Amino acid sequence: MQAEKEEEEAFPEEYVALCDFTASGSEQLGFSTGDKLLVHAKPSADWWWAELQGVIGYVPASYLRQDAAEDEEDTSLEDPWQDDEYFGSYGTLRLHLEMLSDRSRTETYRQVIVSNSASLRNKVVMDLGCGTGIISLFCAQLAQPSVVYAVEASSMAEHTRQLVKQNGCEEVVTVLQGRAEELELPEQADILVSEWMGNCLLFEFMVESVLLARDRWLRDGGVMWPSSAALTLVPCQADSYYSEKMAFWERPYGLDFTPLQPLAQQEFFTKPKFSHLIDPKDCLSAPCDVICLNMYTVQVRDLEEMEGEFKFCVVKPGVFHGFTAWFTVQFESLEAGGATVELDTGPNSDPTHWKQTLFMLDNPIHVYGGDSIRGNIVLHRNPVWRRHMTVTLHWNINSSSDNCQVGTKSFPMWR
Ligand SMILES: C[S@@+](CC[C@H](N)C(=O)[O-])C[C@H]1O[C@@H](n2cnc3c(N)ncnc32)[C@H](O)[C@@H]1O
Repeated sequence: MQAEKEEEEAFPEEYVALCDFTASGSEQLGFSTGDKLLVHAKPSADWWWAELQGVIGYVPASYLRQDAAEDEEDTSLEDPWQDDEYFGSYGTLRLHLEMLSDRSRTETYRQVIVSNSASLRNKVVMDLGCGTGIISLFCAQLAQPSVVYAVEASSMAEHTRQLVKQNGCEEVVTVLQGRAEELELPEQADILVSEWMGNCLLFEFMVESVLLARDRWLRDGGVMWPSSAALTLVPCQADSYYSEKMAFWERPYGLDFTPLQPLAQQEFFTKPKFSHLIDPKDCLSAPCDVICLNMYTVQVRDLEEMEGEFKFCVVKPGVFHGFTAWFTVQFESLEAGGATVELDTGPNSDPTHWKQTLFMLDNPIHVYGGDSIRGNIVLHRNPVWRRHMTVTLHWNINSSSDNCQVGTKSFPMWR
């Protein structure tokens, strides 16, 4: 009783909006930068129940900061890039083991180097975020660049120097330890190669570092590898995940646990599921590229909000549980008549360590062959936490039975 009373007294709390938010759906509350909101409840870590000028609705928690002077000091001490945590994790072997064990990924980079070895001769290469130096070592051993600047911000760089030496590449590969944004290169690069992709292509936003390095260190007419990238989406069934996390509560041990289902929805379906491996037969239609990046022209400011449209034609009857996303990147060939190399993280290629990302709807919908699912996807970069974003999906199902259903859902990744 006492705890309940204290909680009641704690609300409402005053918060200030850090940036504009456009409501999608009648349950959400839109606001503008600087608006003062009263938060009445925090039913989940990501979505709060708040009031603005007498109107009430759900608001994304990460867009707000507490309106209290003593709190300001605390948050401003935190790094919006979370670099200590980010580079700290790349300073240990766990992630490098995962990446190097991913043969599809690593072999694709090797293939790019091998199939362009003639064009790499005497070229200056910048390998941004070299990690253990694998791409730099491929360049030095399989082609004859004049130099490879292997740039790495984490403490792994110290080991990479040793690996370069151990493999007899120290004449060609120079390891530079530091954040690419803060380093000076002795010269402009002819080729900027990097493995920067995250879940749903953009998560972690290492791509920003690559674009800044492009603008600063790539000579006019220089080459970007990857040269382009695309995010792909498909409406899908996810029967076993749905059963495991939601249908489970229908009758465990012969008891009715359905009152826990709204909680299950919050806990399991609010954020996307990383590391999902979709079976191609669970795709309800052909996939569609929704966002395409040209790595020569995309600007850092474009990353703030990326929007793509889709129109899927359902090819078979099934249960529409959600959308699955993955990405592809392309490496243009520098050889006359050479073929573009592609790294495809989708369900029709060998699995990679990224696997796919599943976005579950709150309620499954029956769909039939010939139905159409149209809509759009918006990737909204978190205005505070620069490695995070919110993915919003709007959809509209037109079925042959004349039913039209619309829906919208936002998924924080992770803040
Ligand atoms: C996805 S890993 C790729 C590692 C390696 N290239 C490979 O293919 O195995 C990205 C690496 O880039 C580094 N990195 C990320 N942003 C960076 C930046 N701004 N400057 C320097 N290194 C960075 C990380 O520490 C990490 O080791």
